[in-house]
Amino acid sequence: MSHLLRKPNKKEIEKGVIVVHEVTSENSPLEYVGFKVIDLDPNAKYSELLGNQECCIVALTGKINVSVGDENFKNLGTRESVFEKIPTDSVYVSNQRHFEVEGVTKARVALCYSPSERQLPTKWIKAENVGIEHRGILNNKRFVHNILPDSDPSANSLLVVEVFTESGNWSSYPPHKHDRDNLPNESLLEETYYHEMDPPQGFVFQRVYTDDRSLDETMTVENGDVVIVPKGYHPVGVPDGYTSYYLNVMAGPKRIWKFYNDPDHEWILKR
Ligand SMILES: O=C(O)C[C@@H](O)[C@H](O)C(=O)CO
Repeated sequence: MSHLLRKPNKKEIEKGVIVVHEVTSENSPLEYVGFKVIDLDPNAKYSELLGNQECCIVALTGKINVSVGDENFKNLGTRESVFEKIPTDSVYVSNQRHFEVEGVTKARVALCYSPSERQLPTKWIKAENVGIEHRGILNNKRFVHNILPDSDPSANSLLVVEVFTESGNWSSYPPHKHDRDNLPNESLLEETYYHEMDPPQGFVFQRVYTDDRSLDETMTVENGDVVIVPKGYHPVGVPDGYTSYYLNVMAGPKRIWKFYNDPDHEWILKR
């Protein structure tokens, strides 16, 4: 199995708190992006004191309460399934702050991390304020919920988006990369993908590859898997009959999403 593919690995760290994924600089090739998925039973609590990292807490499914210091955000979350295809609530938490997430219902929560030295205000990113963007033509159509895009100055280095790709379409396509600190042509952003499939027995193909093919991994990605993109192009293909969801976390030395398309495939944009 590719070293870039992570299957769910559930660990109950305390009653009702299950860590499903944990991607860190210690267990991955990533230096900027960290990522966790946790499942919470009703009334179960997960808490953390951040060091020099910021965190975006995404209520993937179910309802949660979030407290950050003496700020409390109640009943966050808008959906029982990501495939309701409606935006959800998130909370941005800056470095050196303590946060707690409590399950109101059974809930799945994504914790998205990146470096942060300059403490910023805690922010409830309300579902109704999440920008929706339709991209692509023909069989390259997908739509995006911009949870924490680079146009939002609320974070120091973190970028968070979620992407829906329907049956028979491709996304993160034409293949693009952002692995060089070379603005204005390209920015350097590491990336993680947290994937879900509808129906759940589905799969997508994701390729991660570099121009010189020193990295060239093509993965069969299933429901609940994580793909790590330290560098390179990273297209996703969705088989007929299935809908793909993924949550992207990106971070790097500069908080700008400037990607570079693979010249071999850029022609598809000109159809
Ligand atoms: O536009 C898409 O198809 C989604 C991708 O841009 C995805 O968010 C990504 O690869 C970001 O670099």
